[in-house]
Amino acid sequence: MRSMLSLSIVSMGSFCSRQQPLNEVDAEENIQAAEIDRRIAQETKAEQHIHKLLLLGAGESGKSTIFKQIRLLFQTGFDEVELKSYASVIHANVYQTIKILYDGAKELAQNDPSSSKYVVCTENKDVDRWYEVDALHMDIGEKLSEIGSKMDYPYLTKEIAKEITTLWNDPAIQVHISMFNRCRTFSCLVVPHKLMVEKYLQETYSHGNKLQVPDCAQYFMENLERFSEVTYVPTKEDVLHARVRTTGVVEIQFRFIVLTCISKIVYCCRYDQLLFEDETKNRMMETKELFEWVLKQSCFEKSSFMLFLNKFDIFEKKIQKVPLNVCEWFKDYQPVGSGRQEVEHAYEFVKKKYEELYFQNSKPDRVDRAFKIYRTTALDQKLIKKTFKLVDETLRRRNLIEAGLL
Ligand SMILES: Nc1nc2c(ncn2[C@@H]2O[C@H](COP(=O)(O)OP(=O)(O)OP(=O)(O)O)[C@@H](O)[C@H]2O)c(=O)[nH]1
Ligand SMILES: [Mg+2]
Repeated sequence: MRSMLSLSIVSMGSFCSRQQPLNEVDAEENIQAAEIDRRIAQETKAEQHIHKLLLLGAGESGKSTIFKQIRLLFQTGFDEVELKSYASVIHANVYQTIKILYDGAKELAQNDPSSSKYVVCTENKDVDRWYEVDALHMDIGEKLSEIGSKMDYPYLTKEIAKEITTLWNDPAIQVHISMFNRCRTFSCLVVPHKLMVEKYLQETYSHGNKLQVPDCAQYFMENLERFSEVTYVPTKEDVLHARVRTTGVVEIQFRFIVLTCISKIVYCCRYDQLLFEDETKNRMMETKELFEWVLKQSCFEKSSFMLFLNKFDIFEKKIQKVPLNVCEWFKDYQPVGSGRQEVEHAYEFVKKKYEELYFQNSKPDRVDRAFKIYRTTALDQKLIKKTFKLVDETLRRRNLIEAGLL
């Protein structure tokens, strides 16, 4: 809003014509100045009722997905034209995903000295070379990998979708995806031998999170047939799963909230994953640093913080497979068991860490700023609706506190 105002000041200056006498110019400038003052007063008054929410977060943490949910929940949603425009994004996501998986499986095979590369897979595949992509699928893989590296992706035809499915079902890829998304259940794996399961478990810890397999890989691969229909129109769910990296700043207004999204804090379940931007950095550590940095900024000194611990759905599955203390920040974590109890215990531990961080980086006299933590799954519309209702209540409460009514 403020930037719009400064733009209008610039354009108003250009109204003055050189031929006009000076007193006329003065009078006109006075009118314009009065108009600007009136607008500033009007906007300041309006702004008092608007809460500005800045959505910050590491890459892929779910900021845009929350934005999409806001559009669906509080605005008019996506019309047919917009839905259709997502078809190419989803097709691109499919190509990018299969390329990451295929190239990753290949790299793994190459990096392992005990492997002779790409041996033809037979019925009795050597379990020590479980990670190799079946040679019969290599041609398909190379072709798809090449498509995946292009900027301009072809329409996903039935034929290509079938090839992708074939490759997806190759044991090497299946094990691979499971390694990179360890939250997946064993039931979706093609595991030909018990030894492979053991190998898989060991390898999981050493290689598991090096590649940037999208969180929605499974969803993309399971819906290929529908995506490749000639008349395919993405559904609301498809749009929520679609992935486009945001650049710059995006702003949305709903009710009395302005939500601004800047790509860089919504934590997510990435305590074992490396950053896309910097593959040597753990994503959770990056989020921690980012949060600390934001807390220290003088411009946010009076700002309240709503921390969304997003991708809770992935977190609760992952916690059953990967101990939280793989992340150096959570080294002192002690698991208590398994199942629901462990999920809650781990979640409370992470929440406490963020609370400590908040208090360590907030001046003791800053009692006027609020800090709330919410667990979210941005894909879950009901949960996001509930979360924003709670955010809404917090903001209203702050209004009353500021007005001295509470
Ligand atoms: N399973 C699961 N997937 C999610 C969740 N939130 C977002 N995603 C998926 O994660 C991917 C990345 O989400 P985005 O919303 O694009 O992430 P972003 O923070 O906007 O990322 P940048 O624009 O790169 O900064 C998308 O494919 C989403 O569908 C969640 O809570 N659970
Ligand atoms: Mg984004």
